[in-house]
Amino acid sequence: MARDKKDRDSWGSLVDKNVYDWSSEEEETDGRARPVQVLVVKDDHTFELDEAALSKILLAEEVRDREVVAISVAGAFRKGKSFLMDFMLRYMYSQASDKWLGDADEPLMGFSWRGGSERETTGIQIWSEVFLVDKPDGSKVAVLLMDTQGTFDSQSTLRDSATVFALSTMISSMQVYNISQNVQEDDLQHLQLFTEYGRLAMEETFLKPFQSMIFLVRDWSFPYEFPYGQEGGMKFLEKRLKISENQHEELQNVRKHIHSCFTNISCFLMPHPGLKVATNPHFDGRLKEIDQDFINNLQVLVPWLLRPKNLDVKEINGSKITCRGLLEYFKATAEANNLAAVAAAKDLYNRKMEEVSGGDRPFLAPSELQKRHLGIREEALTLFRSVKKMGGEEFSRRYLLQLEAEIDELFVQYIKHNDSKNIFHAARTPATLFVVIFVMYVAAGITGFVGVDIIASICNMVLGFALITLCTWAYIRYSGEYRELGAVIDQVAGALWDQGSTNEALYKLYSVAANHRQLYNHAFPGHQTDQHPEQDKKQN
Ligand SMILES: Nc1nc2c(ncn2[C@@H]2O[C@H](COP(=O)(O)OP(=O)(O)OP(=O)(O)O)[C@@H](O)[C@H]2O)c(=O)[nH]1
Ligand SMILES: [Mg+2]
Repeated sequence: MARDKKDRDSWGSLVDKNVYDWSSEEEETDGRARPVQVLVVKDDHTFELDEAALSKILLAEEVRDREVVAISVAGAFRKGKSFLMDFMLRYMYSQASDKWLGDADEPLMGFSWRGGSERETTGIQIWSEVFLVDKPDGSKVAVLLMDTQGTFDSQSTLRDSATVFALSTMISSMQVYNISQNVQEDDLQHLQLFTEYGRLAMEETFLKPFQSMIFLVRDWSFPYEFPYGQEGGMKFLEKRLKISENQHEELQNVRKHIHSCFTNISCFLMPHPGLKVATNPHFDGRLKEIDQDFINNLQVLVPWLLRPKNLDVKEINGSKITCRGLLEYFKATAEANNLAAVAAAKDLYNRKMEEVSGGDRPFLAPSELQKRHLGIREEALTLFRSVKKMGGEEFSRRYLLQLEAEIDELFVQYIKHNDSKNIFHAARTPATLFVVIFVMYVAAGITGFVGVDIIASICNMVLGFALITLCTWAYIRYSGEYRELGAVIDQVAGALWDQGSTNEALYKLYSVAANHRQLYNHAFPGHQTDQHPEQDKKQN
């Protein structure tokens, strides 16, 4: 805004500029308020929250503990958002005056706007001055004005557009949805898409997630059907957002979604500002070059949006928040965005691994499973990296590490699941026990025949024990009870099965016994086993 400090002071109700410590030298020398880029868009389509710049605005002494009203304008690019925002600034700077619109010859300044077909605003910009306004109920609130990057410019992906729109909707208490000429079905669909994206990033809440949504229709050309202004707008919007039984389900869903997202929905129909505004490359915003119809309606629209009694304080989950709270919320939103990206990446990993070795897939060779895991893991990590996240690289590294750890944990589960599908794995225990029974039976027969009765009896005892074990194992597998005991039997049988050398088998048996000492103690509380230091050492 190209006004000097003396002017602003005379209007009062402003925050003193000197409290800011602007890093920009230009700013320090001329001391003027200006738009500050708080969400920066980078060339690689990533976003970064400029926490320092945001903190300077929101933590200024006069405003940090004031309840905050955040007003944002969003919508397609090149549709006069920044232009409108500058009129809002004029109003905020001259609240006491009826002549807030200023001189007919005064160029329009503030948020940068211009003619032409290429985009102008990028990311999210906030006006460096936070306005203090007295509400009729005696409270003083801080008003924050936010200008946003237009959606669907040729340099942004759909996700970029959605991120900026969603974030500005989440942060603001009043979102002005700037659309051109009419409310088309695709305008509603985009609103649904962008707010859904925002809802994902927010915690589940039973309250409607967002506050006020104002459909601002520019260049409205049918005043004979619905007159310019708010009343005509409301009637028009009512008709557009009406849900009826015979509507297609898709149309109904969009409307239900929009109703469920916002506490207040309203609409304002604006006339065309005239050809000079729309087509003259030298037009600099002077009122005298703007159609009177447009000016008249501007004089209704801006006070209607910004009149102290109409300023809604930003609420999160039903409680009003201060500038300080809004700063935290901004940061938390960046975090939620990272969490959503972690969830999406994990989801992808799970889905693809299910295809490879899910419940209905056959057993896969462990080496092949490992290979597929590595490929899918990389895919999931790439997805996480490619999702636009606020908070910057350093901030999301924490979430990347968390994602890696969670994926590795999931992989262990997939290995176990895959192993359990190996038919030989499942048959190992009964087969081992059968072999033991058979060997003991033959040994008992031979030793009994040659008259070594003592050995024959021992063999019979082992045979009996193996038989009982087999029956117990079968019962456990059938009933699903005493599963820990089942695991011990499986491990003992596994150790016998796996024996490459007798020593190894014995050692495995030994470690199984050591591992399950606890189970034994639990089953026979009266017989505590001695704690052999050597045993403990091996166990560890
Ligand atoms: N037709 C028409 N043009 C307008 C209106 N308001 C402003 N303009 C013109 O639209 C052009 C773009 O204005 P900006 O305010 O820079 O548009 P923006 O939506 O902020 O554009 P991006 O920042 O690129 O998203 C300028 O030439 C304005 O003069 C309007 O109500 N109708
Ligand atoms: Mg703009």
